Amino acid sequence: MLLLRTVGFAKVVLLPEKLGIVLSFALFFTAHDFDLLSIVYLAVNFMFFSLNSAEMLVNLSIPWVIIGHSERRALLNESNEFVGDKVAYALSQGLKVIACIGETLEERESGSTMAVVAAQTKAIAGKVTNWDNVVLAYEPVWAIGTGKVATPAQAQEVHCELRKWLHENVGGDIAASTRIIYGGSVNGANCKELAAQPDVDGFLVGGASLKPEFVDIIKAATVKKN
Ligand SMILES: O=C(CO)COP(=O)(O)O
Repeated sequence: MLLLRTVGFAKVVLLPEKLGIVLSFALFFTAHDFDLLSIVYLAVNFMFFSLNSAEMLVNLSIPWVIIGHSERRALLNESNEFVGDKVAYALSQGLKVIACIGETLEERESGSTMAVVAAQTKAIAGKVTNWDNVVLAYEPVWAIGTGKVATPAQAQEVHCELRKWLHENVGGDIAASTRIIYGGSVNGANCKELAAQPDVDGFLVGGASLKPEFVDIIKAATVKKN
């Protein structure tokens, strides 16, 4: 996560992937006559050493980190417990965490959505010391990068249950103040209806963040105020 901007009505966190982070720094350095070839070499090195170290993010003044993304859970076998441990460590280093949870299509079709996201949330909640620094991102795996967005009703149902879970297991104040955002094929066309749901507090946007419609998605933050 490189940048946090508050644009009056919305907080916008930009989260370039690793090479994007390096190239963002490259843009900065080239403006100061830094040698671009060195930057490319630096980029390769950064990829090799990985930018996932909490300490490196802190050193680079990068305040936010995504933990528990379904790609890492699936491809790197990150368990709920491991995700919880990473959340604890990131928080202990002073980072702010966007913690992802979400069910696969099979889990949804078998009716276990809530059990799955509750177990994922429990593993995270057990390790959180300061909820001010945590955002929960509900990202149904079947909706990520597929163009198959959850309906507003589906998103609201899970967000509402998650808030209830927080209320019962963590506390009423935390349940009320914790931001629960939705991710999975959010775009300029569907963002307003999703943002209007009472328990949807924002979005984690992938593909559409690279397009002009990202501006419309940011503006959807005003939907509930109007
Ligand atoms: O999780 C996401 C990005 O990591 C969401 O991606 P999309 O908005 O492209 O579905």
